[in-house]
Amino acid sequence: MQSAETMPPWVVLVPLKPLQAAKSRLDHPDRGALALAMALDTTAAILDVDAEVVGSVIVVTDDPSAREALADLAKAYPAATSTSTSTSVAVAVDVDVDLHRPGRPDGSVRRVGRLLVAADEPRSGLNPAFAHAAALARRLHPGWGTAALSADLPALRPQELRRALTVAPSTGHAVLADAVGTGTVLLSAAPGTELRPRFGSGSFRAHRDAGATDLTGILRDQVPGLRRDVDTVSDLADARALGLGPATRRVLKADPSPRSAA
Ligand SMILES: Nc1nc2c(ncn2[C@@H]2O[C@H](COP(=O)(O)OP(=O)(O)OP(=O)(O)O)[C@@H](O)[C@H]2O)c(=O)[nH]1
Ligand SMILES: C=C(OP(=O)(O)O)C(=O)O
Repeated sequence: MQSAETMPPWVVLVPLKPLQAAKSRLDHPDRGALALAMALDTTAAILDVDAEVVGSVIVVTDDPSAREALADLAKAYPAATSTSTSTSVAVAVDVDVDLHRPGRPDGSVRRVGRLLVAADEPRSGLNPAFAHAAALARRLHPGWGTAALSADLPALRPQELRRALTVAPSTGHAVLADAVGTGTVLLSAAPGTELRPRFGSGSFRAHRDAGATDLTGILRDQVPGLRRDVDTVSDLADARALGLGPATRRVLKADPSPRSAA
């Protein structure tokens, strides 16, 4: 393991489905609003990690309202201004950058400070979306590692992600299991390593079997918000017990339905 001082920063990758299709297992009248709120809280917690550790965040989504809300959120976070070459991510303004290259369907990428919102390419599901984001990350920051996260971590605390990225190995892959122990909440690929995402049912085992170092034992109880992904109303109640981020809290407060007891 390298110390945070000697490791280059990470690019954190966050995928988000179009909101009308997202969180189909969440039996709640405000499903779409919750999917967006959880994504905003997840992204805010990631951006709250210092730029020496999280140099850049790429959210992959085609959802227009999510793209807008994420860009607005990122305006509250100044770009890194470090003069060190490893963290020279200083793009202080909201710009649309054309990263399209012939033969590379990157689509439009909007950058606001440390956040990039990328189009969902090639529109064939979660793992291809992650692979697309990882390819973009490698082109923009060739010497940095990549870390894949989900957008449904509304109780994530920045210090938990910082801790996880600090113990992630400086070579190869690492995986962290979700609270249940079967899914993946974090997959890291060290600088120069392809991400090779295997998200989906039983992904923790798939990632481990593919050679990823298991961080679950090392981190165990230190990162409860990072491990608490929310798919169901019961998961939401567990996340609420840990402490939800402000956007998710706002949606639940606004909902008069008795099912919002979560
Ligand atoms: N960009 C993108 N993100 C995806 C895609 N499929 C899933 N995701 C995101 O990946 C993360 C985990 O996804 P899932 O648990 O499969 O989907 P979900 O919408 O969260 O929940 P379910 O509909 O209940 O499966 C969430 O952040 C999703 O929004 C996809 O095809 N493209
Ligand atoms: C896609 C995954 O998560 P979930 O279906 O639990 O959201 C996963 O853990 O690989």
